Amino acid sequence: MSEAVIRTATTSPSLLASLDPLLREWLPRQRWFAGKGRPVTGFTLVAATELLPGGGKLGLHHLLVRAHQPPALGTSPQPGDCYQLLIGVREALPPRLAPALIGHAAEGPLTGRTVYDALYDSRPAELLLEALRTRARIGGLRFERDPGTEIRDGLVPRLMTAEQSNSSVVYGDTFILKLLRRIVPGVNPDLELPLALAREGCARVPAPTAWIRAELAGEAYVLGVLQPYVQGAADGWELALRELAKGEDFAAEARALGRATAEVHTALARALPTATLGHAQLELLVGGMTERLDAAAQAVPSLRPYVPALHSAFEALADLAAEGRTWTAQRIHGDLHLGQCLRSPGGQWSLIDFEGEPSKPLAERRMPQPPVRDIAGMLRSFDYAAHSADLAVPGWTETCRAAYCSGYAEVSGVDPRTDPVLLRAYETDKAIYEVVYEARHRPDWLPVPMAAIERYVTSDLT
Ligand SMILES: Nc1ncnc2c1ncn2[C@@H]1O[C@H](COP(=O)(O)OP(=O)(O)O)[C@@H](O)[C@H]1O
Ligand SMILES: O=P(O)(O)O[C@H]1O[C@H](CO)[C@@H](O[C@H]2O[C@H](CO)[C@@H](O)[C@H](O)[C@H]2O)[C@H](O)[C@H]1O
Repeated sequence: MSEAVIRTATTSPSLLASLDPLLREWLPRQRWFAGKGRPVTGFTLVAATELLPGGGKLGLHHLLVRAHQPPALGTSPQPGDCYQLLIGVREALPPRLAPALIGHAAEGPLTGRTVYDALYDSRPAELLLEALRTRARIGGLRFERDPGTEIRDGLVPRLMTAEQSNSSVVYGDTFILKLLRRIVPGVNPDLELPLALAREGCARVPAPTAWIRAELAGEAYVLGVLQPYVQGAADGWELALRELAKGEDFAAEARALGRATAEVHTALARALPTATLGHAQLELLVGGMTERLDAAAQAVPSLRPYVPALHSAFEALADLAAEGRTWTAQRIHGDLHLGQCLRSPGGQWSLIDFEGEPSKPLAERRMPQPPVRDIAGMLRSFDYAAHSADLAVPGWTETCRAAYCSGYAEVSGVDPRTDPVLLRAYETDKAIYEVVYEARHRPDWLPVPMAAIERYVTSDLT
């Protein structure tokens, strides 16, 4: 592909006149749409860049659009989330692109044209890789690459169809490009942390090869990250379910995962600032947990009967802080679960997706936090797997917990079980997050975190 193709003009803002009615229908149906349950009432264009000339049959527009929505019940009006879209325009879609259809424009400059999600299409996807390879600058978009890496020509793209918070394209089983969908200004941990880990020589995380940034109205955005694709990998979730289906335990893998988590934590603590959390910081931390619980109970009525008992897990932590206990905080993964762990055919584990919990503000996701928070995420995940399997294997979750914590202690020297109050508070906080996540995205899964909530309010710390 010639470089001339990717020189651009700025997309006309009037494009939105064509897209607005189509996006109102299409956007809320996307898995990665964060504002589920509230209608979209309109859009504003934050940035628009034409990646291919629109005069012919094929037009390609890179858009950042802000979706306006009424505020959630009991919350104050917010500016609306900003989404990254790659919009293709054709006269008609070939059958292979049917799943990509956004709609047929009936007004504005695209009247009569077919509009689609261009990530499904090979030429636009190739163009993104080519732009990264050549370190292109297109309008406000900056395609950057680690100078020590190479991207070869001719890698064939395919869009991943897995349910994701973002969208990823795999190139020839060599690279994977994650395009972030909900965009916020600032340093994105999904690029920041893997880069820091690569600098530390940590082999547990694929090192970023290239990335897409934007400078818009004085704000910096990370829009996408390209990294090596771990060929033939299975994720921890698939593997755990496979073992459960055979009635087998998962102890050896859980232990290896504990070791991998500790390696990543140790490298992050070396690479980036750490902090000591004393009484004042713990008050804020416990305050955050308590607020999230109250907000979750507002959003999900079935949580309400458990609220008073759940508060006590957080109060127990506040009591320890009041007695003068302190904790070390550092940068962590922030949303660790079995689906974020990939095992190569050779048995090596990698951790991916350092974005943190997408619904939390970036500043909060980038704060040093107790590493137990990631551990709690993984422990919740073993519980999820055991509850999702068709076959109940007695003691499966407990064996995984023990093996994972032992593996973690072998590498880091710290066994998370020696701080049960902190661990319980974080497991509770995570289960509350999951209740909201499932109610919003996968209501059929709501019983899984609800069962954990029920257990936490009736069981002692173990
Ligand atoms: N480096 C990689 N090698 C192989 N597969 C990967 C890699 N990175 C991500 N994946 C696959 O892509 C999926 C989505 O990636 P992830 O970073 O979790 O995106 P999201 O933030 O959209 O959930 C993962 O579950 C995994 O199957
Ligand atoms: O899309 P992400 O991977 O960033 O994470 C979100 O989606 C996850 C589900 O896909 C969700 O994880 C929950 O379900 C998993 C099983 O599907 C389970 O392993 C996790 O323990 C459980 O939290 C995650 O919370 C959410 O942020």
